[in-house]
Amino acid sequence: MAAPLSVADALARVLDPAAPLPAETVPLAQAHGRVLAEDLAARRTQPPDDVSAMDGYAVRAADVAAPGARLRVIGEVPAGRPFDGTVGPGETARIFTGGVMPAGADTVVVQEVATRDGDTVTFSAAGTPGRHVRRRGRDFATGAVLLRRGRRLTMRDLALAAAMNHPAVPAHRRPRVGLLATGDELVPPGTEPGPGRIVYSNGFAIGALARHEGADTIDLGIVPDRLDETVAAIRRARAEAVDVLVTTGGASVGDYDLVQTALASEGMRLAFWKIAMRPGRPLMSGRLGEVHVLGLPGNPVSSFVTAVLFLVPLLRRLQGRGDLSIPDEPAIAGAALKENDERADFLRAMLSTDAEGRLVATPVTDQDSSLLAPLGLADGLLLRAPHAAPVPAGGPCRVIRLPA
Ligand SMILES: Nc1nc2c(c(=O)[nH]1)N[C@H]1C(S)=C(S)[C@@H](COP(=O)(O)OP(=O)(O)OC[C@H]3O[C@@H](n4cnc5c(N)ncnc54)[C@H](O)[C@@H]3O)O[C@H]1N2
Ligand code: MOO
Repeated sequence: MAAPLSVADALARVLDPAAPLPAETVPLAQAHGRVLAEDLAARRTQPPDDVSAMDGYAVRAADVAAPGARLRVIGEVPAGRPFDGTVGPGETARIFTGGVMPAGADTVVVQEVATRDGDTVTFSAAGTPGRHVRRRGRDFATGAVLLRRGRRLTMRDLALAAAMNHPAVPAHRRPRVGLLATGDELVPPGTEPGPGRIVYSNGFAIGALARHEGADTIDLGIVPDRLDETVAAIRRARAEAVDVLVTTGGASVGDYDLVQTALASEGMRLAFWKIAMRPGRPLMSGRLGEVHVLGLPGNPVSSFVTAVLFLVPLLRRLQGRGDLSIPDEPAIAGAALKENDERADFLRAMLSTDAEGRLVATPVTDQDSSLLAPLGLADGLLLRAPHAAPVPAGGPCRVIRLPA
């Protein structure tokens, strides 16, 4: 039998056919979290002139070289209303924060050291040349590319884009993710499950993860383990024009695991089924026309972990991001780790900081892939490569932080 597919090879097969979705123009107020489809250059210089950083007096530095200088006030410069006169020797203009420095003046003296008497002002302290003046272009100059394509816009980026004079930005369309749960046993939360039935849970975490990653989600509901109903739900997904169809459950080898059969009957080209990881071995992926299909295992932990490792990079690629995977980082094992077998293991772990400030990852005690209570305690995944050697408590390991 061929060796099972590695996580890296499987991820490459998910990502290879995925290209960024087309760009659209998004008003800034809606652009938080959207990914830029083009570089953004400043359309103006900021500040557009030399301006005062303080409320005070615009002076010529030479006039205030020593304490006690007394100058004649020839005008006033509030922000947004430049003064068209020139400050000559022995003269000053009253100026406010953001006011444009008048011609002739090169320094601002703060009003706290000024005593005003009609048209004259006396300064109890000397001024330093250039003090309290923000130079033209100190923030940025016209043409400067400050935000690059592929960047997911932060709230701070929105303020920057606005200051650059962009009312809207070109961003890749948000992926539409259809979520389909399968299983006769599933009932929605809040209902009384009958005998042998359980409450549908995993879609809530996966949907939130997809939206956190910038996607719109479409709930395709829960279908029983029947081929006709599964096929009907797949058709609904296509009618909804989803970019990604995420199924949960029915991915394994049981008599009622019909998802792959249903997808194949609708024309899915299978990329892979089953990979060398734990949890999540029965992961399946393929393409149904333009739709990227991820068939996640039903166990709630398996579905969430595979969504973090495969759905997140797919959604990032579809939005044009360059940083596809949640990065892993070094940590200290909070407990001894035994030698690993041939499957990459993603242990649910609690993260903490030790006395030396190092990140510590302690695996939860019960790693069974059905358990949501330990998953709730875990805020990281401790990565174990295939055949990794044992690590004593306190030894090095690598972790990825789970999104909140
Ligand atoms: N003979 C074998 N049996 C199994 C294998 C195998 O290789 N050979 N793989 C096991 C592994 S590993 C996993 S993971 C599961 C995955 O199976 P399925 O994807 O077919 O999932 P189901 O059987 O439908 O469900 C598994 C488990 O999860 C519960 N479930 C399903 N959907 C949800 C949901 N939306 N919310 C909450 N819980 C859900 C379901 O009730 C089952 O208990 O297969 C193993 N078996
Ligand atoms: O791969 Mo399954 O997810 O180990 O339980």
